[in-house]
Amino acid sequence: MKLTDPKECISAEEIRNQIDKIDKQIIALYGERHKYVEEIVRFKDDEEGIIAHDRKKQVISDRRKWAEENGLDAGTFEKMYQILIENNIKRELELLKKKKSGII
Ligand SMILES: O=C(O)C(=O)C[C@]1(C(=O)O)C=C[C@@H](O)C=C1
Repeated sequence: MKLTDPKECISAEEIRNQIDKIDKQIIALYGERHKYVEEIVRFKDDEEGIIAHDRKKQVISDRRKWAEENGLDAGTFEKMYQILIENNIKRELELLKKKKSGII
């Protein structure tokens, strides 16, 4: 991805173009991440396994740490990952239901 250095940008429009490029790429990566989330259901058998409480805690605490290491607000990333993981749990539970009823 070719980006102009933030300090080299000469207008708000140029800055916004860089932000759009970055977000497009981030979202494409979340699309990739989601494919793995959908496949993990092949290795899970029940609701407890889907929720994976300890893993969920670890994911959130690692992302908090990574956010801080990058000069970002840990609480913001914790909230984002809480929402993401809650949605993933819902999706995984739907897929588990389908798996159990033989649909997939
Ligand atoms: O690691 C798992 O078991 C997953 O299902 C992935 C994931 C995640 O999105 O990172 C989703 C749900 C779990 O609560 C924990 C983590």
